[in-house]
Amino acid sequence: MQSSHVRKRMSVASLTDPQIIVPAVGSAFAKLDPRTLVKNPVMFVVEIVAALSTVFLLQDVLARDGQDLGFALQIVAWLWFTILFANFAEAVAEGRGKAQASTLRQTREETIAKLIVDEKTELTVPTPASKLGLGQIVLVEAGDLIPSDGEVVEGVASVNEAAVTGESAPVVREAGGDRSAVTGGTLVVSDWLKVRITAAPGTTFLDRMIRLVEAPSARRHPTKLRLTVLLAGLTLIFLIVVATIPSFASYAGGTIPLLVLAALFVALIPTTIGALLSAIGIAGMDRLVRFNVLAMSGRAVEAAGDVDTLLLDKTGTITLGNREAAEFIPMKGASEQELADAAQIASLADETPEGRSIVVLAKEKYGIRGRDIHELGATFIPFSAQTRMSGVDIGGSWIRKGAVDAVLVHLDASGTQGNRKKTTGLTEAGHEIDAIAESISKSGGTPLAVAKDGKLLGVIHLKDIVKGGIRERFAELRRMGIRTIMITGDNPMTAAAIAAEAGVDDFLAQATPEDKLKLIRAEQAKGKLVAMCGDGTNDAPALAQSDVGVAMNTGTQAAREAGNMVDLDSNPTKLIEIVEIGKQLLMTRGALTTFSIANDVAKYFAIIPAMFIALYPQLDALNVMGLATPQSAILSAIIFNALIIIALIPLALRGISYRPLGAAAVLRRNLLIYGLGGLIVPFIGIKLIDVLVTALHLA
Ligand SMILES: Nc1ncnc2c1ncn2[C@@H]1O[C@H](COP(=O)(O)OP(=O)(O)OP(=O)(O)O)[C@@H](O)[C@H]1O
Ligand SMILES: [K+]
Ligand SMILES: [Mg+2]
Repeated sequence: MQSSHVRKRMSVASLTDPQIIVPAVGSAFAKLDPRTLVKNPVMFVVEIVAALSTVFLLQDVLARDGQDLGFALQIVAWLWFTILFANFAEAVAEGRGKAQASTLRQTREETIAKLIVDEKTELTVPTPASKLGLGQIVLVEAGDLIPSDGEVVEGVASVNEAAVTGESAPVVREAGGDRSAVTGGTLVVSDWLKVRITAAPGTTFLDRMIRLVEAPSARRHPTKLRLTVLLAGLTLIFLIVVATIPSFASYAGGTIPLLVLAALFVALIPTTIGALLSAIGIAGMDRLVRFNVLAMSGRAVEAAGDVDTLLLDKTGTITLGNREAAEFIPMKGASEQELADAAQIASLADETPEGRSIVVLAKEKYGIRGRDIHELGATFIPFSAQTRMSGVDIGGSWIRKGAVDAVLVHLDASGTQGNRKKTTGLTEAGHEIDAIAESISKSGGTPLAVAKDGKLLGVIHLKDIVKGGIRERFAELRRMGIRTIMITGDNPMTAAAIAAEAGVDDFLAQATPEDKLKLIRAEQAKGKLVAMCGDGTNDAPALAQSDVGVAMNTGTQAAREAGNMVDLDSNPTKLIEIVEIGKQLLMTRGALTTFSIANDVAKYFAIIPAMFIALYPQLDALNVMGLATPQSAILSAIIFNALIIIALIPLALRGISYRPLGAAAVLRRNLLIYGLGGLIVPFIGIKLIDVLVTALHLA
């Protein structure tokens, strides 16, 4: 049952689904509220025109001078229909999200959490999830729903995250490292976790997800300035064009009713694209949701369509991320047992996956028992991405493990064996450890040097596996013109080996979080749009800085909050689909803009001659369409103008299928299909409506 809503995600919003259509009709009326409509300048202008026309009509009705108001009534009605159809398009686009939100809401039932009130005795008190405060620690056991978002502080458990991701295969969640974030509403299926609450009630991931799918238009950022300026400019130009018409008319000795001018104006401004713009954007975000990617803003989806550079972190993004200790390789003069023992003591309180795996390997292979860190009276030095080391101090004695160069520098600083920086160059021990590290790195493994009290003991070999099928996917990104760069805190040799295996274009090794940020800024300064995929807390600043920041759902809370997209499947190569959806959005918008403007040009030539025939009989030569009367010409044009919005809703929602053509080829193709189509379709459409309107004696 839990994954059912996700299957529903696969269905496409359709104009034949009454569950979407019926409520959409209602909200089309609700969206007439000028406070909402003002966000859409073109339609807002139409609303002003419609409102003024309604006032004129009412005045005429009150004057009761016996004139036939049937024509005026129809014009005013179609003006309002134009706005309603635009609102309807947006409401249909939002429709499926609304249905999804209500299913998600059912998932978010109130859970009773086991709040830990005493750390020592682990005494728990049943507490409603909505009463949990930031920083409180809860116990979650097999069969329990995780009450809120949080960070695992202790324990390892398998968690079914189907409620959020739709994937029912359980995933591992554990303290430390980059898989420590848990999501409220997901289910612990085995073992237990202690979770520190990181989200205030009402601000959890599920809450945000509900708000996101429910009201995407509220979150839609203004579309590209270029497009807004174009639409506003055209509206202004036609306002001037229409405003000058009365003077032409009076010059020829006639008058043109205000209502006709109003209809003409609305027929000429780019109402088609104005009406569908929002629906196109929402449909793009919605398409991402169907790919299990949550976009926090429409701007991010747009940017995705133009991405030039993709940065990925290595561990957990390109590789599986559960780097495990595979081997202890001692230096000359140290025993394997001695190395394993030191490595284990240094890792007893290391809650990262690497640290835990070292303790396990020492126990399994060398029979070294885990000791209690408290019994040893030791001070633990936790791992950080800056120091790239961790370790322990016991009395006057110390042990460090970490990136080889970091440990050597530490040894140098303590005036002992490493001596990489000493004028004499590398010592014998330095050479030996470099050789071991090199052989591990060349295989794509991560070497961790271990040193105790100023002496190098050896190297721990950490193994990590490149995610399957990633190579072909990066090749596809290259074909799309996107450069991939792997950035990692790991050493250059390991980085080179993994980069070659994964098939990325470039890599940056030994990168601190600041380096990642710098690289993004440098690319952006060159005018490039940068996407970044990451999962770690140390990726958070980079995720926030990038134009498209895709956080892996398996990642830390910090990463998930910093990015503007979250990939629920934690698959970095999904960027291909994200980019495709972005490009599709840009192309659909471009095509419908072309169509809309070409349409308006055609309407101009269709209506103007018909309108002026009475005043300038010589214009008859231009009246190629042979529309019945000036009145039927204007009525047909305004009806066509409204109906074309409805006719194009399916295309706006479905989008134009993306093909990896060059930008110039795409432009040529769009101009041909949508430009030419936009010129021809109104001639046929208006003529047909004119025939119908005349036959029915409507004008
Ligand atoms: N628990 C640990 N104790 C000591 N050293 C560690 C530990 N974990 C990682 N290291 C070392 O620190 C380096 C940097 O780690 P960091 O997490 O910044 O980058 P990474 O995980 O290698 O790469 P990425 O940025 O792709 O995740 C690692 O390459 C490794 O050499
Ligand atoms: K129009
Ligand atoms: Mg990392």
